[in-house]
Amino acid sequence: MMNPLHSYLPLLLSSSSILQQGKCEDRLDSAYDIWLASRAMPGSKDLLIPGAVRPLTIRNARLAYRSIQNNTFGLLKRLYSGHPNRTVCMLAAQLARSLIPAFRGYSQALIIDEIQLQFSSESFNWPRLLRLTGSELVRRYLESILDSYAIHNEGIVMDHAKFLVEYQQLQQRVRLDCPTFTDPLMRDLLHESDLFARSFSGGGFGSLSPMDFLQILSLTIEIVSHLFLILSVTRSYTHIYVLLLSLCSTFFPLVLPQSILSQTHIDSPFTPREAHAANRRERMRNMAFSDIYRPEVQLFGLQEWILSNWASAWKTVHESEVTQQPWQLSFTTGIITLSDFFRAIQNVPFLLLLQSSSATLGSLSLYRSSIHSVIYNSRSLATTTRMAFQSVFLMAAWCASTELKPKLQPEHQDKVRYKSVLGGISIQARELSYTYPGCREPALKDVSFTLHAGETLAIVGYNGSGKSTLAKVLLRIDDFDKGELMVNGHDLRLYDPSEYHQHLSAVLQGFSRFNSTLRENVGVGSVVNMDSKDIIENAVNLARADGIVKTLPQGLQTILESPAFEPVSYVGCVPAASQGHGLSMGEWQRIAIARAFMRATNPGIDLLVFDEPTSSLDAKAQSEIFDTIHKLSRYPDGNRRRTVIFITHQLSIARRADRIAMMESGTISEFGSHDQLLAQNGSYATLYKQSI
Ligand SMILES: Nc1ncnc2c1ncn2[C@@H]1O[C@H](COP(=O)(O)OP(=O)(O)OP(=O)(O)O)[C@@H](O)[C@H]1O
Repeated sequence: MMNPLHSYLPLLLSSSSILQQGKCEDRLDSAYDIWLASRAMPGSKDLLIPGAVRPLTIRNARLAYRSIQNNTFGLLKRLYSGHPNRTVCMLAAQLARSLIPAFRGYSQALIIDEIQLQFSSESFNWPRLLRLTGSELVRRYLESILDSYAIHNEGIVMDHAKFLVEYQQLQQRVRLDCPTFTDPLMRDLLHESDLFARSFSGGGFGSLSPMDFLQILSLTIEIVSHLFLILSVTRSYTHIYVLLLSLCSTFFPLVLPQSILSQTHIDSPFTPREAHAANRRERMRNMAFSDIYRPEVQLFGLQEWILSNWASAWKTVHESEVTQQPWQLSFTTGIITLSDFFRAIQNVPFLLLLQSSSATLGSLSLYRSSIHSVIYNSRSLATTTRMAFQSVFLMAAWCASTELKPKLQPEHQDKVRYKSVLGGISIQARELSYTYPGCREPALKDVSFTLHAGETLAIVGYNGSGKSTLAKVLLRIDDFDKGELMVNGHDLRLYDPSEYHQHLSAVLQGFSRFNSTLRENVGVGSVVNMDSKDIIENAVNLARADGIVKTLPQGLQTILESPAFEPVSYVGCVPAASQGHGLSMGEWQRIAIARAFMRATNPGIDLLVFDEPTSSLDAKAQSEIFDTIHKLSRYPDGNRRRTVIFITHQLSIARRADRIAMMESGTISEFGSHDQLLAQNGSYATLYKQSI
């Protein structure tokens, strides 16, 4: 079985080797290939940090061209397909508007010439003057109608495109699984894809969007139309040469080597070291601002530590500016001075024209305003082109991210339908091993055990021995690297995770505390029953959380305050957290248990997993919860109905289970019933004796 996502990783090597061997970038076809290749740092094995500006090199220009060919047009088509007619109108209006300034200049020149002529001849033709002024006013009125229609139409088209982008971004976030997010390369891809989405929606920096391409086109048309006007009043080629010189000076700084220009980009980290420092700077800022950290910041006197760390990280990020060589500074300053000089000599043709006896006031004013428009628009064109160049690669990241397949998803042809077996789920693990990405030591090592349908397994052991990791692997939240895991007689990897999850309920160790009502916090356990007050109340009662509901001001409808939620303050809007009601850790635990029970009462649930569900509860409450778990695992006649796995440090509770797995250093060192393990007199027996 070949997962396309796994196949992306060697692509880094294959892409760079293609480029190193001097082979053509044209061979890179997929959005992912192009995106990855654009991140290669010249002369280094490192990749550019996510979000870094791509240098304007020939290789990157070819990659951008490839990306436009393969992805950008498809993306534009998708985004604007909601309003095809309005999109055509938007394009037409944009192009028409780009011709308007030239017309305006021409029309005004006609009026000036007419006034000059009438003044010099001293015969005033009022009807003609009024006609010219009237047509100018009508033209302006039509212009404003076209403008307001274009803005209104563009708003509708862009709102739809923004909705699609934001929706797809959310869709992608909820669709992808945990292992995909832990893959560093995938994280970078998603980060750049988010940058595109944010800037497209107008919530981020700048305005990278497919509209930049349209902007480039309309700026070009505007420049060409002004050049046409300039040529019509220009008398010699000298004027044109001087004008071309001025234009070159506008574009010159853009094609300078990145190494010179990047020295001035002090706020966009470029090297991995700067990126690391920028990260640290953000973490320190977060510690200073976050309400969650405030008590410990005060208690442990972290104020100075935060400030000095932030300051040193800030200096590292800005180091490149300090380390700038004097020759680089003088070179950059020289370029700017030269640029200004070239821009200044754009006045030479104007002076030449002024001296020419045939020049009219209208042509002079037309010439001057057109020259200004050409220079101004050329600068805008240069900036927009640079932005569009970068956005091509962010769009490639976006396109690649929409094609990402969750890592745990099996190939369609390999998929096996999940079938329930009598009594619950049967599990057979053979030599399972798993190492977290970026870690040297495996969290699971050769884990083997068999659990029959309907049995209860308690996983016990020391901190860090791999209990929670094993639970996440069994729940198909995390993957494993080696070994075999059979569930109901089939390889777990062949089940569609979403189908498999429909048969499980769990309380994870780091369960979620949603910044939402208590009702929703419980109801998410079974969304289809979210509207049923009876089912929610039943789950709350089973988890003995009814006492909490009674103390809350709005009962089930009380919004709970979640420490993970950082409210965004909008103007005129009360921050959401201030509406929340805080709960103790034990109370939150009961809510999480109620959520799991809400799901567990569904008939299709075959496996219940609880990772230290009662660690914050008192002894009586713990016993009551485990009584309920036991009840849920049986039919009313006492026959086994569901398999239960729970992780606990309370060995008095663990002894209730049919089987106990003692975990040490990532592996199951002892497996059997409580009595069998006591008789073995091994690690479990020692731990048990210590606990009583
Ligand atoms: N997301 C992660 N990334 C990297 N390493 C991790 C991650 N989660 C856990 N580990 C490491 O894996 C090992 C097993 O962790 P695990 O959480 O499974 O232990 P545990 O037995 O449940 O511990 P505890 O009893 O403290 O809850 C530990 O060494 C831990 O540091």
